[in-house]
Amino acid sequence: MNTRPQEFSSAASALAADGWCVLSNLLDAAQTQALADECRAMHDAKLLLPARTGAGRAASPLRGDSTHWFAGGAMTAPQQAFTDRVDALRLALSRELMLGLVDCESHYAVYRPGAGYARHLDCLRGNDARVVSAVFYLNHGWLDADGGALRLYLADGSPRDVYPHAGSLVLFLSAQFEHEVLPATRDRMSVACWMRQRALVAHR
Ligand SMILES: O=C(O)CCC(=O)C(=O)O
Ligand SMILES: [Fe+2]
Repeated sequence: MNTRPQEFSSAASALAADGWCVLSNLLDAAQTQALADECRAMHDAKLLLPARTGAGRAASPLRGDSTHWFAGGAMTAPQQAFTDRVDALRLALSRELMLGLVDCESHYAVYRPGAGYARHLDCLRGNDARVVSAVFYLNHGWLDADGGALRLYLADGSPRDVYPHAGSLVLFLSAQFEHEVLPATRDRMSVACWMRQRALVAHR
């Protein structure tokens, strides 16, 4: 069952109060599985490329994932289903929190065993477009012992770990939360997404 509007409202309240929250049921189980199957197949077909960071777009020692950006106008059915739901959520958050979120950008990410992403902020240098970070996880049967937590650092410096269970969506304010991805013992798949405002410098 897809998330109902009141769940979007509770997500908005949680974001306003705490700056982050976890939402379940953005998509139903079949839609989540379709994304997981497609991500796995594209990864096996070597269509995901080593991720880059920073203005120089150099291959980064900070992160070990491979990614594939969803392309507007050329999305597959699973990607379109995800994008439609995330857009509905973006509009609800934008309205309730008066954020002026004009669009989203999303990519698949696969972290192989042992790969992580060092502590960072999602705002790109010189660009304040990213307002809300959203990560939707695609991993069935994930156990805490598999590792791979997203570790968020709260304002007081204390960590909060979110495990990448299939169907969970974590939301947090991009400019406020440093975070890292801890290495896992199995492949870790997700769709990472950023809800954006109009920025002074426009580049991704
Ligand atoms: O996969 C995650 O839990 C977070 C990924 C992340 O921090 C990023 O892509 O910027
Ligand atoms: Fe991040």
